[in-house]
Amino acid sequence: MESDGPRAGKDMQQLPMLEEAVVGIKDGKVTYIGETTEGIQADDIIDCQGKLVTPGLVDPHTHVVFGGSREHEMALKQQGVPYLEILKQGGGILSTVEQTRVASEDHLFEKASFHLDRMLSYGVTTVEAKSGYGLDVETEVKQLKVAKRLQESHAMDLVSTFLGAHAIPHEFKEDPQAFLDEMLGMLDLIKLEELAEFVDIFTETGVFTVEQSRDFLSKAKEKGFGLKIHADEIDPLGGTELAADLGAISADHLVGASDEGIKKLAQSGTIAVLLPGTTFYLGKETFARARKMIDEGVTVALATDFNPGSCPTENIQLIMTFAALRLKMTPEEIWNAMTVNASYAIGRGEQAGQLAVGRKADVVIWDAPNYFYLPYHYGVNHVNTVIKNGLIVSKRRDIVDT
Ligand SMILES: O=C(O)CC1=NCN=C1
Ligand SMILES: [Zn+2]
Repeated sequence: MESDGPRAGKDMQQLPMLEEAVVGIKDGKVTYIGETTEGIQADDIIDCQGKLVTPGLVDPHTHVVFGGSREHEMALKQQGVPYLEILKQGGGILSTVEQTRVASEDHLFEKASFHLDRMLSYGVTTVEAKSGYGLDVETEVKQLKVAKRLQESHAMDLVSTFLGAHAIPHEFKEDPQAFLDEMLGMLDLIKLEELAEFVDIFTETGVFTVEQSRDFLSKAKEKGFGLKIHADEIDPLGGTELAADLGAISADHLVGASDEGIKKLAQSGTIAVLLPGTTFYLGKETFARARKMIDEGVTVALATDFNPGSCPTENIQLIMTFAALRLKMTPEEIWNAMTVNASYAIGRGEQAGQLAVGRKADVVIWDAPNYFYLPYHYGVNHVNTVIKNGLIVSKRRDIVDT
């Protein structure tokens, strides 16, 4: 799977592959891809007969660093209490904020490390990690430092995003702009200490308006950050158009994206990161219009949106099934959306998302006969072996001999 850039629109149907292939790995890099072992010397050989071998998956939208959990909200969801109503009542994101503020940096590190281990075991080798559960300088920095420590110590490759503008904390309820100014005041520190490459904002009813978002992201752009937006997730405010207007690297969710917004994404090259697991978990019937986006020439990526409230799952393989059945994406489009397009959505197009000579050996061997199989056989983990930087980091856990 090799590409000289993100795959947009109809190009997403391209999926170069080899049958009966051989992949050579040395010193963390892919050194050979061919159809014969003639003349090949190797210390270790893994027999992949009947198996599928792909690049490591890229999850370009997660909130993986957080304290606590929100299973107690499940009952409210079952009673039909909307997500934004739970937030308005001081729950939702603000509940996780309370739990994250009181958690130590080390506890957040251990907890996120556990989630990253699980993501690796599902075949993910690069992950975007957002802050946004601090909503005060101290805790936002704490979250970002955890992500930085994980990037330095965990097998997983992380890309960090500052999402200080995730919700309005209780203490600023009367003055959202003062809160946004406080978050903007962090950007110089974040840049200086290299705590994040991207800045994101939750543009949503009851959170931040399009105009507040435009101002916030424009200032972040002036300081050299890449931009992302949680756009049109629940109410169609027009965050999609804003993302395109600002030249954001990605616009995420897009359930309510308008025809105009979709056209603008195709023109600006802003990548549409779709999160069908969240739409499923929020109990919505209407999913993002992936088919229209692809037909209009938009570059589409997929992600879990792993977070404790609206999508508490690390299982990116399940997202493949949602993408097939509810977004109506083809297997070829899904695989591009989870590898090459996902890598470009977080600025790692040159480092991740492809299986090609000279690239980092992030490779997954799947217990699957072909690439159609993963979206089809759902809810289980098909990973046989995950190779990260040329080293085996996860193997299928066989039944333990009793
Ligand atoms: O609810 C959460 O914790 C994560 C989220 N942010 C925006 N939508 C969902
Ligand atoms: Zn999110």
